[in-house]
Amino acid sequence: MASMSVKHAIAAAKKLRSLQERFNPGGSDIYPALMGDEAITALIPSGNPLSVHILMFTRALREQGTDEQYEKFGRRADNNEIIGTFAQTELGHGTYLRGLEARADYDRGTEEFVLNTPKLSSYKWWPGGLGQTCNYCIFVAQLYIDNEAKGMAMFVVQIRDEETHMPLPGVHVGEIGKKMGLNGVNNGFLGLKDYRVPRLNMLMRHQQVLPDGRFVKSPVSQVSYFPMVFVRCMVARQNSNYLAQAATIATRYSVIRRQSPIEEGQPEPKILEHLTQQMKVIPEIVTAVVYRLAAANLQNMYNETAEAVYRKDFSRLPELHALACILKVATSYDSTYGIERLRQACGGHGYLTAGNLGNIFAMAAPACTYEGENSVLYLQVGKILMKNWSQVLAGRELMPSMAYISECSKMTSFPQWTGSWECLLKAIQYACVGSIRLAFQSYNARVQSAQSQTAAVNYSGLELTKAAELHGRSYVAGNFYQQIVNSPNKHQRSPQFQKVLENMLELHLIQIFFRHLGDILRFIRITEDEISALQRRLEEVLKELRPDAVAITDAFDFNDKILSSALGCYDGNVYERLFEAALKHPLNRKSVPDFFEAHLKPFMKENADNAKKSKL
Ligand SMILES: CCCCCCCC/C=C/CCCCCCCCCCCCC/C=C/C(=O)SCCNC(=O)CCNC(=O)[C@H](O)C(C)(C)COP(=O)(O)OP(=O)(O)OC[C@H]1O[C@@H](n2cnc3c(N)ncnc32)[C@H](O)[C@@H]1OP(=O)(O)O
Ligand SMILES: Cc1cc2nc3c(=O)[nH]c(=O)nc-3n(C[C@H](O)[C@H](O)[C@H](O)COP(=O)(O)OP(=O)(O)OC[C@H]3O[C@@H](n4cnc5c(N)ncnc54)[C@H](O)[C@@H]3O)c2cc1C
Repeated sequence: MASMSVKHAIAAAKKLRSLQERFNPGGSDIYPALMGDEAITALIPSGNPLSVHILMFTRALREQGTDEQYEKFGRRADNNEIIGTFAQTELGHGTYLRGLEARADYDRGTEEFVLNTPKLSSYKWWPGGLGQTCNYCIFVAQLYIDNEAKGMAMFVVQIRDEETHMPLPGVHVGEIGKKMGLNGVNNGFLGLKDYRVPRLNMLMRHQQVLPDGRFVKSPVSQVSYFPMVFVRCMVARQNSNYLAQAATIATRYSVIRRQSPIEEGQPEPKILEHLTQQMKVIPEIVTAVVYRLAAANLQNMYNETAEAVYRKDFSRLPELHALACILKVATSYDSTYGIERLRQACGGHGYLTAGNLGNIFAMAAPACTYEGENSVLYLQVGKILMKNWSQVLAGRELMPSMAYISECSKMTSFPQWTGSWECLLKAIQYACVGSIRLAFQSYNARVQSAQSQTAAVNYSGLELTKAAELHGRSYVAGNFYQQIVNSPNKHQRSPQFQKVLENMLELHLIQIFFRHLGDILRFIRITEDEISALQRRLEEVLKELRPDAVAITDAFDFNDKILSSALGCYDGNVYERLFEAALKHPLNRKSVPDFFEAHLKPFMKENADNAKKSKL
């Protein structure tokens, strides 16, 4: 599987390189080159052993290294002459970066760093491609000068000989073992013992160690976290993609499969005619669209911030960090939940490997963990919301994506309930701000009672997480509303297309309203009739969107090879493809399986003999 994945990945790398040259001549930002080409990763069902090379290794060299270091290492990496990974996580630490144990001691006598993973728990563990594919890595370690800790730093480390691929002296490297998915990625482990690299192998765009050992601190230490921010942005796009794939499969299957008459005596309908099936499938189609649009917005913001950081303007980093966290969490949680819901909507056949929904789930699910475990990132955002609420109390302006918090904070009560889109969106935002205010009261009381900030964050963690989740909902729903209602290109859309988009907006807002009804009722009075009216509208908009479900998923434009699903094939010949896949199973090569003579027959015979004996 590993070699097949590498073969596919190299083919994809070549395609990617040509896309880069076409879309972005001379540049190296893969994002424009990937427009519509995320499918590259989908073509490698067991995961891409080179994706960390592309997404993190090359970018870290470009964004964290000096121009000279880019010339020495980055250009070769961009050209895939060397293949690297991003080795940060350790067997003993992943989240708490300040607890990483790998160390780099500066030797001013030789102007080298001595790299060590001092204990088993210090071994790098998880980096994609590290096990067998990569010959280089970005090695993240705690920097020590004269045994004084200076914080995290990144080092370009060659781990295998470029000709023989043999691990170099002082390097202990290998594969960490089977996972629940992505088994073509060869996530690996890496131990280093007194491994020396030249001073200029430390990436020094933002912080430097001078030949005599003097340390020049980074103006903004968090800029060393920037490689993770990029992948969080990509995760938002990629996981919306996985959800769109699963929604396409389940929608197509739901208009092929017939089951259970709705009216007595009537023929069995397509299962998508059942209202409960519509409620399982159609909201996931809309969620995929909603997150695709939000991820595109975030990517634009990433590109702008990356350019600013290149100019040493770090002002937009905090907002990008907050949004990258919130979208990476919301998209990975909702896509994982949605893909499983879509699998269940396909009955037993959804559980067949030939349906590919299990593999799509296994590809999407780890995004809840890598690039920052989701609950930890929610706490990050909760902390940022606390800081911003202090700004609100001080009457200061907030970052654009949090402007609604200031507006809602000035409302003494929620206006008369109308049930309009604006009302629904405002209700979600108002509930979010109410949650922030309550979280702040708890958090601040703890800080005032002399708890440390980290302890106050921990003990207020449930309220911080809730506030962060509602902030994510507010941002995503607000972005979708703007794109549908206020987009500058709205007049270019046909009325029919605009109506479909507005139906999708209606469904998204009502669905989020019902998902957070408890949070909303805590701060807004809504009558039972007003809630029942929304229930009717939910049923109505599902019915309205039903005729468009196939067209919307066809517009995702996944070909059969990418979906790789007997349930979601474009021609709809589901049963023929399921049967074709079944007949290919190795167990069907012989009429009598080998285990019959070896195990089953003796077992049955022994039971029969025992039965006879017991009768005598
Ligand atoms: C060649 C092949 C080609 C093939 C084809 C192409 C393939 C590629 C392309 C594919 C197609 C499309 C794309 C698809 C792919 C997309 C997804 C697939 C990716 C798969 C690969 C996954 C690889 C996974 C890699 C990893 O997991 S790397 C390791 C990740 N680890 C983490 O994220 C660690 C999490 N922990 C932390 O981030 C931190 O410890 C923390 C929890 C944030 C705590 O930080 P800390 O400094 O300790 O303390 P704080 O007080 O919380 O923060 C201090 C301060 O800093 C601010 N802060 C924190 N983080 C950031 C940040 N990132 N940016 C900016 N600011 C930050 C924080 O707010 C605080 O600020 P204040 O002081 O102001 O409060
Ligand atoms: C498929 C995959 C690919 C990966 N690729 C890479 C890679 O290429 N490079 C790389 O460096 N890493 C990679 N990783 C590692 C990944 O970044 C870590 O798994 C992730 O950062 C979480 O760290 P951990 O696994 O050590 O969990 P821990 O940090 O031990 O956290 C375990 C659990 O403890 C809880 N927890 C931890 N901290 C807190 C907190 N502050 N507050 C509340 N609860 C907390 C959370 O519930 C968390 O799930 C990959 C992981 C996976 C699954």
